[in-house]
Amino acid sequence: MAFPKQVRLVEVGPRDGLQNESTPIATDTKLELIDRLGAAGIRYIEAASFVSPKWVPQMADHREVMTGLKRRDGVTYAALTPNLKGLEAALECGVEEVAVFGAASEAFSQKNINCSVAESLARFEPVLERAREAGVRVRGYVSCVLGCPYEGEIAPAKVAEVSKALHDMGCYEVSLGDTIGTGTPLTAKRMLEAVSRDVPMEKLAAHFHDTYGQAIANLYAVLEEGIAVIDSSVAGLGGCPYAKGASGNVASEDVVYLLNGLGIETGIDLDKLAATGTWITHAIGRPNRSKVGVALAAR
Ligand SMILES: CC(C)(COP(=O)([O-])OP(=O)([O-])OC[C@H]1O[C@@H](n2cnc3c(N)ncnc32)[C@H](O)[C@@H]1OP(=O)([O-])[O-])[C@@H](O)C(=O)NCCC(=O)NCCSC(=O)C[C@@](C)(O)CC(=O)[O-]
Repeated sequence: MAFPKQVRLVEVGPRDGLQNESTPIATDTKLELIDRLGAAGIRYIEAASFVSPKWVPQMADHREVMTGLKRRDGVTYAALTPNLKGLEAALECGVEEVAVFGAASEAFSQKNINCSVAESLARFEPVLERAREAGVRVRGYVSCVLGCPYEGEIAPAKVAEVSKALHDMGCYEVSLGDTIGTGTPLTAKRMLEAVSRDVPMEKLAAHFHDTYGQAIANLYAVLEEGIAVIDSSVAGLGGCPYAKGASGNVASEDVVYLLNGLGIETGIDLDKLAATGTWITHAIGRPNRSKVGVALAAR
């Protein structure tokens, strides 16, 4: 299969990247990060998460973030909404797109959102219904598609089942999360083969963490299969509060460098993106986990 001509990057740094930080990060720093990402040409930014502040304290300023944004034309600013309470709050803040998040692992679902996979899907139905009424598109996430911190291996058939359920209930796109980064190109391809039998490839996105250093290789593998939407996080920020040891998402700078090398268009200014990665890692006192970002900063 040929590579796609264009790839859409979904920048999850302000949400997935920051949600796990234990030291509070100023809302202004989050807003500046989001603005810099937009200025670098990113067209889709997951800006906040309307979850319980008791569960994820770092996202407690979701209202301030969503209402404080300097919205740029052509940029979508999205938020996670696990239930109706989160959705209603996000709608009050003028959100234009939201995401629900489920898992292919029962144990992870319990730890992450305090319910079974079946209960989570039932909980998402009214979220989809209300979002449809409000004219807001809903993305769906499936966590643990290539392994679970509690259950180990996850069957591709289970990933396909949950992905299909999200697609059938109206999620316009399903993002496949290798939450703990244990996948390899072969397992990533096998999982995608199974899922794409039930959900069209153009409705799928890859959301790979780089814990085992496999994310770029895995992305190359799924690009070959036809994936054209990639989630990433500037400077490779992140980790998951409910997946111990999980490191960040694949770094956005590394993904853009890969795509540039393949002649795939993204519309993103790599130098500006790398400068954003340097800035945010200094601002929050974290190492820059983007190899490309570090290399460009050293030139
Ligand atoms: C889903 C719940 C809320 C269920 O949590 P629960 O305790 O079962 O919910 P509840 O309905 O019983 O409510 C308990 C309390 O939470 C409040 N509450 C209830 N809902 C909300 C809301 N939306 N916003 C704010 N507050 C809320 C509610 O009002 C109540 O407050 P209290 O009466 O105790 O003061 C909880 O488990 C939760 O917030 N979990 C968050 C998990 C999370 O954010 N995880 C990280 C994101 S997922 C991820 O990173 C993976 C992904 C997407 O990136 C892909 C990948 O890499 O795999």
